[in-house]
Amino acid sequence: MNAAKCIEAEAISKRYGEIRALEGVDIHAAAGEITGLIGPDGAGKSSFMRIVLGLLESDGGELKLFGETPERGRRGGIGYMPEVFSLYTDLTVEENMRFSFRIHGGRPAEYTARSERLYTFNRLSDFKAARAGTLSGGMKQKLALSCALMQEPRLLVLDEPTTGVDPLSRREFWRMLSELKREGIGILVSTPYMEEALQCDRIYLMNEGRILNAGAPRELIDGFDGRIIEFEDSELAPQDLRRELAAAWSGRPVYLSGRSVHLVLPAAAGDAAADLPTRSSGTSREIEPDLEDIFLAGILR
Ligand SMILES: Nc1ncnc2c1ncn2[C@@H]1O[C@H](COP(=O)(O)OP(=O)(O)OP(=O)(O)O)[C@@H](O)[C@H]1O
Repeated sequence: MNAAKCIEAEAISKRYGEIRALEGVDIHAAAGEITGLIGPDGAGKSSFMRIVLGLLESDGGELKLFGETPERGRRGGIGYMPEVFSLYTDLTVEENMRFSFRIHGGRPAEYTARSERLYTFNRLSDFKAARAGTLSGGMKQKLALSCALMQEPRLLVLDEPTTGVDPLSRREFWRMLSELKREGIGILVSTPYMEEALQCDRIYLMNEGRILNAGAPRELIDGFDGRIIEFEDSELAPQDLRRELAAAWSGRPVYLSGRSVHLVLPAAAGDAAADLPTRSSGTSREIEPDLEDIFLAGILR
């Protein structure tokens, strides 16, 4: 069965003066799935989200939400967590929840049931009286997510919700997202973290306003058309090793990966690829690509 579509965006473009923020971007997101926009700063992720939200007009392309062309500027059924902290820091957790409920036109009689359900979900009930500004980064994000859920949206749009949040809280946040998707909510989320990208059902790898690649993370890894050789050197700094390899392999993608350097060879490079000459202080070995390789090889090719 085809999952219901939340977003069908075709050939979306957006310019800010000379800057092309989005160029011919096709992005689809379905109910009950996590769709990830993955890319560095400036890739165009926020611009796309703002177009979906009706906060920004595209210059071209076609957008459908829940199967229909939305009216200009008006969007119902979408919960949004912007990249910048969006809560009222001087208000308590409870006051923030109540405020979100009210501005989305919630009926007062329904508040208690809805907020109690969300407190069970976010485990913040012991902090109802705490000012939002005093919460930890991870708790603030859980509260912001809960506020976005107050209106019972069919689609959640989350702009880098876990940037700067500690790893444990990030894991907890993603656990909440998978619960929401099981309830049938569509989720569009952007992240610079590759381990989060792996938890999405479908991802769009974006760079400089374009989609480099799209698909299920596993599909993209399995379909990678190339071989990755990892180099390390006990005497050379990784940046110098990268420079040396880039000079030796001009035209091939060469990039840093932690303390190592990766070189991408064509899939048909043959077994010789694994016995590349290295300096006496260095080693090389062929490795399986991960999402970061898919992304960087895509940018540099
Ligand atoms: N209001 C604006 N005026 C001019 N340029 C803008 C504006 N908003 C975004 N841009 C530019 O458009 C491009 C895409 O930006 P966008 O914010 O959509 O990317 P992003 O992937 O969300 O990155 P970030 O995580 O930094 O927000 C960038 O080059 C950015 O500098």
